[in-house]
Amino acid sequence: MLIGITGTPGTGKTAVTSLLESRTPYRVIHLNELIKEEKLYSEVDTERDCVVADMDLVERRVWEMADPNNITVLDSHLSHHIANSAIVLRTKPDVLRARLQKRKYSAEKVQENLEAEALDIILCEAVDWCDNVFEIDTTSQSLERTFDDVVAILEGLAAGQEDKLAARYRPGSVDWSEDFFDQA
Ligand SMILES: Nc1ncnc2c1ncn2[C@@H]1O[C@H](COP(=O)(O)OP(=O)(O)OP(=O)(O)O)[C@@H](O)[C@H]1O
Repeated sequence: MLIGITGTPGTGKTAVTSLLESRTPYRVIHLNELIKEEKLYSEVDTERDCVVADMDLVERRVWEMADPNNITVLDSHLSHHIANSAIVLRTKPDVLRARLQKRKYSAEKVQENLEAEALDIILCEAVDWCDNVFEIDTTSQSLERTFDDVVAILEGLAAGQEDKLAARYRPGSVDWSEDFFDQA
């Protein structure tokens, strides 16, 4: 079973999946690293300093690497295009701004990501692509708490408790668009 941990850059996908890697038996694939290491892309976008992934190649490689006997977790803002279930990490734009500015992103790149978060872009894509979508608001909780939430979802999915999880982690629980665009 493939489960994607997705979300806007800076929402905590890598931080949480690194904890999963060190503390749980789940296999974790960091897709963005894999795409670069194995050149699973069709284009290099020099203007935006990124690559355009070849999703057919990526998907084929993921299935080769997946654990046949247990959940495999995909870390990437692209993971919901491959996995059937996705956990979308959310962060209020004000808090996300501070995290992205620490990375020395350009003002334009920060703004682009904040707008994507305020407009629920990744969440909407995940709802379009996946059968099961769960949302975790990381804004005012610790990384440890986010880790516990992710583990609860993985265990619930393994036990076939989708309905119980849907009640607790229902997508659409946050809406930052008004606050964000009023300030702009
Ligand atoms: N509750 C929380 N949940 C997850 N991350 C948190 C939380 N609170 C603070 N953080 C911090 O936010 C940062 C998120 O960065 P991280 O690289 O994990 O994001 P990302 O979503 O993987 O970004 P990218 O898509 O660019 O790889 C980390 O430094 C993490 O420790």
